[in-house]
Amino acid sequence: MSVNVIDGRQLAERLVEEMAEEVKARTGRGYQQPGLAVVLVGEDPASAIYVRNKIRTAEKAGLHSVVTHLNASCSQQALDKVVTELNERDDIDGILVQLPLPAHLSEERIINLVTPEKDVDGFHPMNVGQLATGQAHLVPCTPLGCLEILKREVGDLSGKHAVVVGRSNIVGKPMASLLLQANCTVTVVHSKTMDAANLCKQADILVVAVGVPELVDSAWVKPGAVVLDVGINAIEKDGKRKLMGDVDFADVADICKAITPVPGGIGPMTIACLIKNTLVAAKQRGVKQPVVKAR
Ligand SMILES: Nc1nc2c(c(=O)[nH]1)N[C@@H](CN(C=O)c1ccc(C(=O)N[C@@H](CCC(=O)O)C(=O)O)cc1)CN2
Repeated sequence: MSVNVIDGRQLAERLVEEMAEEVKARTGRGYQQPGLAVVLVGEDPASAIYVRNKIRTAEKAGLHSVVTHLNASCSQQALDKVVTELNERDDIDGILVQLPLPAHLSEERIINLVTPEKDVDGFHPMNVGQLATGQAHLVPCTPLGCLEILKREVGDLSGKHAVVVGRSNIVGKPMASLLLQANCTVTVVHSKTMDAANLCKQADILVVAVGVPELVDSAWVKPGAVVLDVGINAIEKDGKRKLMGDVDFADVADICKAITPVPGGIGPMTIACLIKNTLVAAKQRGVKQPVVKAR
């Protein structure tokens, strides 16, 4: 089978260009330039890369952005204060706090503190509930990126058997909700599932998000399936940082219809969908530019 390697970077670039046009048109109609605020706590090198890429992409799309970088030892109170102030700022439409947070800080508390209208990560319980009940506005960026890819690769998802490997709040659970809403038959496989490989082998669409390098090989994949690899596992090889997915790409690529690589697959789409969510939030808020009166 000739394999189709899905180019997430190219797709993300195209999406960002389309959004840049939309931002330009909206500001031309008198709306405020959309604003994104990113909060980074500590010095985790991977988080620093993701935040830098988010800001760079926001700028490409014509958004204005604010980064708040707090020390790894900052107090919960200090982090709460930053988020509360961003909630109140009229020029900010989207807020995200980069995860994971240092262990002494509560992720749950911060997720609950970001005002749902500006929650461009889609992690607030109100947005999670809206997704579960089919009323979603702001959907977690990684599953949203996966859905964009599937719409392009598969088209109508109705009746397809989708298997999601992993049940995290960031990817697995919202991915399952989105696929269900797209009329797929959805199976969620996790660490306690019996005979996971056999269930995966029945999937037309296989989304893997567990953080275990190369867990899934060709014995888990139905020939002709579409495989989305969400795992980004950094390993040290010969003193160099190497990224590996949750799927054994070399083994699976030969038998599937299409597959996302790591890097260059789902990661860039996650960032493009963050910009998409910021635009959704800005449209919902609908803040106009101040009118400057002539004297
Ligand atoms: N507040 C959030 N925190 C985290 C999220 C999230 O959606 N919101 N998801 C992940 C990390 N993440 C986004 O923040 C993310 C991970 C990876 C990429 C990406 O583009 N990866 C590149 C490789 C980059 C590298 O060199 O490491 C790729 O796959 O090509 C984007 C976003 C956890 N935290």
